[in-house]
Amino acid sequence: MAYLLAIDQGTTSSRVTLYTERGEPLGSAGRPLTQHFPQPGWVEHDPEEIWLGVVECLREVLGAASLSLAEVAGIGITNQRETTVLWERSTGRPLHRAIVWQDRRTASRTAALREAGHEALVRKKTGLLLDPYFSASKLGWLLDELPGVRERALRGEICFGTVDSWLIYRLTGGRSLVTDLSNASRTLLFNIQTLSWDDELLELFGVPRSLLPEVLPSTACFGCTDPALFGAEVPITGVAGDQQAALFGQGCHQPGLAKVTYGTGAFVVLNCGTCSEPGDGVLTTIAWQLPGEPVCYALEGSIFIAGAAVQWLVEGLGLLKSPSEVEALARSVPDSGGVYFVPALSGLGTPYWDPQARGVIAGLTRGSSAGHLARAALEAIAFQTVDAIRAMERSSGLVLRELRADGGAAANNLLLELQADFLNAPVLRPRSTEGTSLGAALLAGIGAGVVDPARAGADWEMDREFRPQLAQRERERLYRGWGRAVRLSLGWEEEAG
Ligand SMILES: Nc1ncnc2c1ncn2[C@@H]1O[C@H](COP(=O)(O)OP(=O)(O)O)[C@@H](O)[C@H]1O
Ligand SMILES: O=P(O)(O)OC[C@H](O)CO
Repeated sequence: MAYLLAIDQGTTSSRVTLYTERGEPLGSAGRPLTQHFPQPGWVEHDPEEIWLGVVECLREVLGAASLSLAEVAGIGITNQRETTVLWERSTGRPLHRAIVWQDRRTASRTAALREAGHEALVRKKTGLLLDPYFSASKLGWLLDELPGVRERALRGEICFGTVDSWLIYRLTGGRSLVTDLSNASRTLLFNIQTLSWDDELLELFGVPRSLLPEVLPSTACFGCTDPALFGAEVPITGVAGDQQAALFGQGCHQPGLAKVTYGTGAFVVLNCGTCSEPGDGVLTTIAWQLPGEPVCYALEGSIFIAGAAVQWLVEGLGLLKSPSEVEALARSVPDSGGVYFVPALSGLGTPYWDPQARGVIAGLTRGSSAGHLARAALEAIAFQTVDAIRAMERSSGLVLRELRADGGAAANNLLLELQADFLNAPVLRPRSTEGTSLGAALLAGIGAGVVDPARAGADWEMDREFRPQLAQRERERLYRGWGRAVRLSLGWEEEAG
């Protein structure tokens, strides 16, 4: 039997899981990650905490299985995407906290580029939009705001990477500055047609080429672990951004298949095969590239706040002790009683792309209760997912026949019932809702030569199917109300300012 290790570095936690080459999980360990909010709209992580959490998880998982790293055939890495890390090449020391994908501090930078008429070029080359979500404007901010860093970058003393690159740099003892195609495709600096960093985009965002990692296909050798750290040189043989890894792990290997992952945000990704046409209001992104195959592209709907809306009920309002309690509270009422919660706490993504949008709770009456708000939070996750899917369907001409759902909040049956109702299509929950981690393990297995690419994903098994129950008129009435509430949230920050 061959062993594979998957590192899943997410927004709220880091997890490491040990798998067999058949994708069976043998054990896992996790560590939460501190969220720093230094100013309204800013979100940061400590790169050292990310690193230490991953190392602790690796040690814990191997220890529990009484395995040494040398017995592992390959390591897979999957990560929160776009989050931007800058570090010193010689020491590996971070120069600042990581600027997280949710961070809106660079909204004025991307707005200025849009007003200057650069959006069409950016869309054509990257498949993305001018939004602070992506790495480029965050990197520009760091280069401008940290004293002396731009000059040092020009001298080749500084490295930029998304979290995959950061972890690989540390795991390999500073020998590999690399990333994969899927993570590179989220930076706004990478041309998804030519598959290379793009000089015109680098100039637009003021980014020197000397900072950038080398970009490799999904199952390349990304480097080997530093024996001084772990006592063994084990290859890192699979890397993908977490949403692309989830698409792979969920067995969506054919064009037309789609998944949603409900974590901090929710991300709907539709396999588009070799079609790389830019979408309208949705993103075109690189899913993966397997050995001897062309690049596989995907359409994506990105929802910034999904499970985080529930987290806000816990931490912001103290309404619940933990997210797992939200289902019981939401089920304590038969419907949301006309209450809508638009959780635009970090602006809105697909299809609105409005960094100035802010959260709104609408439709309150004297009869409104905590149960109604809890239910409205779950409905909001489902409504946002419908918004994203309708935009993807308009863009691609495809109609989604079913949706596979995973991620932390997919444990919530009510959420998946609401999703099937609002989407008017079946929602399938797999036996393993850890599609992200499984996807990374399978990619690593392919790279290590212990998983047959044609078999990867063939073992996908369903746990439960949620079928739509809601009458068409009711669905349309509720969706109209959602549209009205969203309109209240749009541009809020601008008008308030
Ligand atoms: N039963 C639940 N119902 C709704 N949301 C939940 C539930 N359990 C966890 N969540 C939410 O899911 C998110 C964690 O999921 P996870 O997949 O670990 O996220 P990430 O990968 O973004 O760190 C949190 O935002 C949490 O609030
Ligand atoms: O860490 P997650 O699962 O919330 O995913 C974050 C996304 O990769 C951001 O694009």
